[in-house]
Amino acid sequence: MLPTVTRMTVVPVAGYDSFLLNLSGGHAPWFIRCVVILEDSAGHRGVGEIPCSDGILQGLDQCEALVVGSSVAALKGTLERVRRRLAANGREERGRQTFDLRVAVHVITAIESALFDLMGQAVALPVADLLGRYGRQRDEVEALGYLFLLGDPARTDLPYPQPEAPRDRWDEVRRREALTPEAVVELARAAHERYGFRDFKLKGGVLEPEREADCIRALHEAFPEARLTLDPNGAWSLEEAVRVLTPIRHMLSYAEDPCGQEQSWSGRETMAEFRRRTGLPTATNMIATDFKQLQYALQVGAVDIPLADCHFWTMQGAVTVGELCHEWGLTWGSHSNNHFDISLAMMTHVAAACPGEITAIDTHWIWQDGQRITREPLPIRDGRLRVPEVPGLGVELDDSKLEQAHRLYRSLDVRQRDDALAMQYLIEGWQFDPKRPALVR
Ligand SMILES: O=C([O-])C(=O)C[C@H](O)[C@@H](O)C(=O)[O-]
Ligand SMILES: [Mg+2]
Repeated sequence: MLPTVTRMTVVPVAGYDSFLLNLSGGHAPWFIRCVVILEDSAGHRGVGEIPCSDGILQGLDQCEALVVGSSVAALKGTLERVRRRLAANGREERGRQTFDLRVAVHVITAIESALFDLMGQAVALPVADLLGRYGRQRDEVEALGYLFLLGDPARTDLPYPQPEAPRDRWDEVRRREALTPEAVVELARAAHERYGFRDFKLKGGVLEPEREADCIRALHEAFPEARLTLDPNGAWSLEEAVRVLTPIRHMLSYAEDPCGQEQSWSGRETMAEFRRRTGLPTATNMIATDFKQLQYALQVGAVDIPLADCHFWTMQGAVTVGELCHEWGLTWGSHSNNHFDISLAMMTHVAAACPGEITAIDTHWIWQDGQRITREPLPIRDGRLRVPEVPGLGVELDDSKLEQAHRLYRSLDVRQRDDALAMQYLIEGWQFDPKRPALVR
């Protein structure tokens, strides 16, 4: 008989972050996450990590009684009860920020990850081998170098991390201002030296669109072989997106959310039009974030690459998207937010279970690297993550690091990601506008 879940613990945690700029504003010096730990009657611990908010903490609380006492073998039934319980809270919206504001999908994923971790340990198989119709499809997962324009921390009195005893160039450049093509190339070179990335993504929606295109030109010159993409999170109008990206079309492997909702046009419609007019493949983590939206996105021809981040698609949902992509001639990819090393393992297992050609996955880990909560985070070498061969997720919690991250969370009084806060130091009275790049005011 397989074990039963004996205990569920929810640990909100925080870590430090650089002054990363995006359409939502500038990252605060910290980011918050939520770790779910399930213990079972065999003495195993299973873990999951998701974004943190008051809503998510309440959602997890509502589900505890459905999880504790359940059989690990019955994980699908447990997740279905969790889904129904959360659905009773009512309809949720992703919102127009760069990050997803829904609660239920995240809560389900945290519990799902911890249950799959326990299941893997019970049957002595890695999670990747248990996911989807086919199980493990690869032993290594390609990751891209996720670059950001950076604000100057010295213009704030906020506790942004300083490059103390830098190990290499990456430790230096990731903590200071980067607003020019030269600075972006420096970031790419330093990240390449440490992690060996072959592909890069630049987060846009910050400067005038033409200036961001110049950053891509500089990256292309420095890394002519790299697959490049630029992601303004739908900030640009359709006309702007076509005008700015057409001349650099040959440098991009795809365009990520180049435009979005605009006047009476939906984001799926403008993206479809963009794709027809430029011939560029499109990727999204904004306009196809559930199966219904994906269906309509495909009907109008808006998307080639759904970025199915397991944190808001669920792990099984993200793999289902990967299977559909394989059958329907699309390409699967994954979005990310700031995260610790449990999420890095979750995303790696999910990507490993998606069949066919997939594109390099996003990860923010390079901005967090050095702040682990597991004993041995999966390393990124030669641009790749090795998929664990050991049972479960293949990560072991480091209790003292977890406690440290929890103490930081408790000291902050931050209940939800807020990128407007740090922007006040750059532009007084700054407010989020989904159609205006963050520094264009
Ligand atoms: O691909 C994306 O849209 C993201 O990674 C969304 C994130 O919220 C990103 O904008 C960030 O971390 O600021
Ligand atoms: Mg994106």
